[in-house]
Amino acid sequence: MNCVGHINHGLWTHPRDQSHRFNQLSYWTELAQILEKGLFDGLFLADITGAYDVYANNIDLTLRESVQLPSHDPAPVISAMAAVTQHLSFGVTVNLSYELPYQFARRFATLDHLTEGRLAWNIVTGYLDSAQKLVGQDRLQAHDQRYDQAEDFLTLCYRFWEGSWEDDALQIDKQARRFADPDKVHYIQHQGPFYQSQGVFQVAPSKQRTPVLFQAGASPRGLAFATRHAECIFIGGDKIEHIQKQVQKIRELTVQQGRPVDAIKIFLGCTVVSAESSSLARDKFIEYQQYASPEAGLAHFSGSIGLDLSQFAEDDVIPYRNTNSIVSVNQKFKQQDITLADLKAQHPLGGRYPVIIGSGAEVAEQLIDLFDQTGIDGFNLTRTVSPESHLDFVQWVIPELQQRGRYKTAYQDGSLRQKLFAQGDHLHPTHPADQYRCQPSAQVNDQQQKRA
Ligand SMILES: Cc1cc2nc3c(=O)[nH]c(=O)nc-3n(C[C@H](O)[C@H](O)[C@H](O)COP(=O)(O)O)c2cc1C
Repeated sequence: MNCVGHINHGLWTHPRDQSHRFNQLSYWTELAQILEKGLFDGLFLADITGAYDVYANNIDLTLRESVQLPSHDPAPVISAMAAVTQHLSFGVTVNLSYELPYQFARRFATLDHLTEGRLAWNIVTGYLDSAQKLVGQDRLQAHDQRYDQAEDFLTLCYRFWEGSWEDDALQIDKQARRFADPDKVHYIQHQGPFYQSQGVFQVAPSKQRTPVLFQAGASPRGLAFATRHAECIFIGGDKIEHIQKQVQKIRELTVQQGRPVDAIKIFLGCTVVSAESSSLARDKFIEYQQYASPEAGLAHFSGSIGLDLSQFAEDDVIPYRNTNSIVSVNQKFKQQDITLADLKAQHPLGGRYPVIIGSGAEVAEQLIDLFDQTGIDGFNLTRTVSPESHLDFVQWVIPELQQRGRYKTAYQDGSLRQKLFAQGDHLHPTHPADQYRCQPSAQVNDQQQKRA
């Protein structure tokens, strides 16, 4: 995230942490270069609209510990990072609930041009009442309705990205004085339940047209949405059986949506603390713990589930409440008895992702084991002390993965989609966007409309 404290809260106080420099381009360009040196596929930038004001019903702790506040727009830092890298891709989160599809589609098409096809969009719909108030609305839309709106938003984006310009519409022929061929640029028409639009998209096709689509919905409605639209899904979880089940469910739903079983890459969130040896890694973890703030983690968690956790004593079992926030995270309070103390213990570094600690070889073995046992496609690593945790991963873990033949030794050429799926730059024909691709046969109608 373009902020100080993202997942692992409190670590900004560590003397070696640099995340307070998040408002400087050099912080991002240095980070991008570290990741490209480590042959990372991409840098994922989460984002929220709003502030975590649920814990204690205020933003005091959120501000003191910089729990995603302040946080800046993630999109503007992409161009700078793209300029100093060649292969690293960028996953950017945008909450569509507060965007106009046209403006958003234009901004992302522009970024896909500038990165030469190294862009992904993490599609989110929001979960904070504070965001609604900031944009001048009373309260958050009902959970499932947010996904209905997202369906309509995406359909319209597909029309813009896939349906307005034919592949060879841009001619850039100076001699013939013909920049674009008017017969190959089409008006789109959209009359949806939430959005209407008609006209020509202002951006000619970028390398990928539609950026690679990420999603993290985990509720029944969220999963239906994710398996219909996403090409990559983030999941969480620390128990092998739980992760296996989630992977299986995603694969089944993907097939039910008429897509190939492997149409979606699944990435598991995890945190890694590594060092030259096992004991040095453990020492580092203990050292990090002295700076971490599990309580700030709870302030974040309160916002995610829409429940003020400050009202409970250490031994209180957290009750399940049907809130309008993240349904899938809330479910765990229905399924098990979890006390506040349990929850704090699940935030050893101020965040709730499972932590893998060890030498490069030990971490590599654990990651390979998780990968092989669960059927996931990769990992989404959260940062701890920044950029030290990335540097450690590149120095200690990646060579061990490479030695075991489980990590690339060079980048492939091409767009992010090509790198991930090796099936070209554009969305696969089984993706629902396919129906919105422009047909050259539409030309006649189109010409009539343009003249009207
Ligand atoms: C791994 C992961 C990453 C997420 N990243 C973001 C994010 O960056 N911004 C955001 O507003 N929501 C984020 N969310 C929450 C989603 O926007 C959404 O509210 C949640 O996935 C809804 O899930 P549900 O279908 O279970 O209700 C994330 C969720 C998960 C599980």
